[in-house]
Amino acid sequence: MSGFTVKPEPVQVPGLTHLHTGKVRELYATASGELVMVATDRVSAYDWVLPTEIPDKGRLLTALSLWWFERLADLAPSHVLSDAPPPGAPADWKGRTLVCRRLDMVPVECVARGYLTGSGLAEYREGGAVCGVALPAGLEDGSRLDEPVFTPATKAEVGEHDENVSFEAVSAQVGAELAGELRELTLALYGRGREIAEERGVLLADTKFEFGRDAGGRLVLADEVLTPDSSRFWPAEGWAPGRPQPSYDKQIIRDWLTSAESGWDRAADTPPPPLPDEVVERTRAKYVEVYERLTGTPVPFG
Ligand SMILES: CCOC(=O)Cn1cc(-c2ncnc(N)c2C#N)cn1
Repeated sequence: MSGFTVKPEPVQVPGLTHLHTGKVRELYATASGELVMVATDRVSAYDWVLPTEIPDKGRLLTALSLWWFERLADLAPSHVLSDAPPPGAPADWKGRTLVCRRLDMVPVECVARGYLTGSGLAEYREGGAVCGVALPAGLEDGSRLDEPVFTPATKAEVGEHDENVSFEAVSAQVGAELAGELRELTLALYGRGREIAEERGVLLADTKFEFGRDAGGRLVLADEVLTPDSSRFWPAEGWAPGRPQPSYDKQIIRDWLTSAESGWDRAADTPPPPLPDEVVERTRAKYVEVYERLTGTPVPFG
């Protein structure tokens, strides 16, 4: 089992209909049919949503996503209509709420990988390929790929892993033309993100985009983009293929959870314990650090 230690009770807001509780976000609908995506301060690790929140995580990742949407706009329009919480929303939704166009979502997790790690590495070790794309022999954990690879996945339920699928399977599911568009756009968006991140000393190992189609059938960038929840960001100075790379935002939590101090046994499939204040504070500082290093600006709130 994994997922939530305690399933959160969503905030009810007059005029909004609660649609979905994700691991770290809540989705609502307005009476006029727009979507309201609220990023919480929840954090997940090892497929568990932890019982301890990271203060300001929701606002930091929302601000970062908006920053990226602006820098990707020439490649793909986004679903964002406004960052102003709807009337009647709780005051603490400010800065972590996006009002979005409702799209006809494409049921594919569009992942691009520029480095080999995680499920991609596991698949490569099994058969020398990822999502049916053969890779050179001798690659290690953290190896940079000669060319970024489109490695789509099907969306899993909370607590489950997305399942990597081949381009052919995506083509069979959504049609060859759209599959080709998804691959081309995903790789272009990844290339842009990687280029901007590397200028700032941050490696974008991989990322996941979600797309929908608007009433005119145009592909629109949805969900969040290029945040530490949808991507793996590594500090360039710490990169060394052949071992797990230090994750910008999750490493502190992972290291504590797997330390004797936590008393948690990941293999026992029991919920992880609350995080110590020091781990929370250091993790918050990492989210601030990745925001400020990528955007070059101080966090947009006190
Ligand atoms: C609670 C977090 O989970 C999600 O937001 C996943 N999800 C997104 C949609 C969606 N549906 C129509 N239009 C959109 N613009 C979007 C977006 N983004 C549905 N689920």
